[in-house]
Amino acid sequence: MPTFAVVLPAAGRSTRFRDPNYKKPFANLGGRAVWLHSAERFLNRKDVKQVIVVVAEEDREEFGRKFGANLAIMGVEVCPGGAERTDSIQNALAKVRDEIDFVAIHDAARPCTADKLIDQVFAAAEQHGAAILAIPVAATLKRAAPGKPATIAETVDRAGLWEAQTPQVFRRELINKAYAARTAALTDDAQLVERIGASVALVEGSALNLKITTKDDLRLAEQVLKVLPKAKPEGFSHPFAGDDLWR
Ligand SMILES: Nc1ccn([C@@H]2O[C@H](COP(=O)(O)OP(=O)(O)OP(=O)(O)O)[C@@H](O)[C@H]2O)c(=O)n1
Ligand SMILES: C[C@](O)(CO)[C@H](O)COP(=O)(O)O
Repeated sequence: MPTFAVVLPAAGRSTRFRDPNYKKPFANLGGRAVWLHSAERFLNRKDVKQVIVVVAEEDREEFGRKFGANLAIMGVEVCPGGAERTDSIQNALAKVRDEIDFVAIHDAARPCTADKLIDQVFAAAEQHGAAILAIPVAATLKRAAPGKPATIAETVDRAGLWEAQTPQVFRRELINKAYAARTAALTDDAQLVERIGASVALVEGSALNLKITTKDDLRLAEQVLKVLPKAKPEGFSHPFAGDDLWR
């Protein structure tokens, strides 16, 4: 069976979340931290052999205090984040064990990823070497012209456009090669692999696999979790269940 390491970047500044008390990976979602929900989508899988959560240096002490004991039980490793998302991922890639076949990079702020989507993007990466979840753009896209108010500069043809999601899954050697060639901070990992000329498969995801960016997204995620089957095996109850959150 091919083996996977999962990298959960949770070291962003949560600027758009606009909460003075919590960064979004640590916000309360159904009684548990957002990042925990995201981790649990992978922790019980037989093909996942390593899970690394990336936490900003400024959060490391609180994170260790809050979750340290349970991280050991879960076997989840922690590594320091960086200024940009790609810096955070690069730090985690250095910890991925050499015997691991594939690396799945999944926003810790995406807590509602269905098992079947993970199965599909993992299988696609095994076949193709690289694969990401994404959804075809369904809205009409407008490019804004600056001004007060902003006005429409143009309508962007949405034909063939997809909105990237995560997990983004790569053969370990491929993502390492892509990061070794990195010259800029980019908003997703597939771009780095594209830039070295490798093909990345698109696997249709779901609008329910939303990324928590704003408070409204947290409210949406609460509703999605009501209909999202629990991660394999069914009914897995986590040692954190009912844990209080960041105070
Ligand atoms: N330097 C960074 C930036 C982002 N992330 C993580 O990457 C995921 C997606 O990033 P995003 O949604 O942009 O999070 P933030 O950068 O925190 O959001 P904002 O732009 O609103 O500050 C998040 O889980 C975030 O914690 C990270 O680990 N390290
Ligand atoms: C990786 C990602 O979730 C794919 O859509 C997105 O690029 C993250 O971007 P962000 O600006 O770091 O939220």
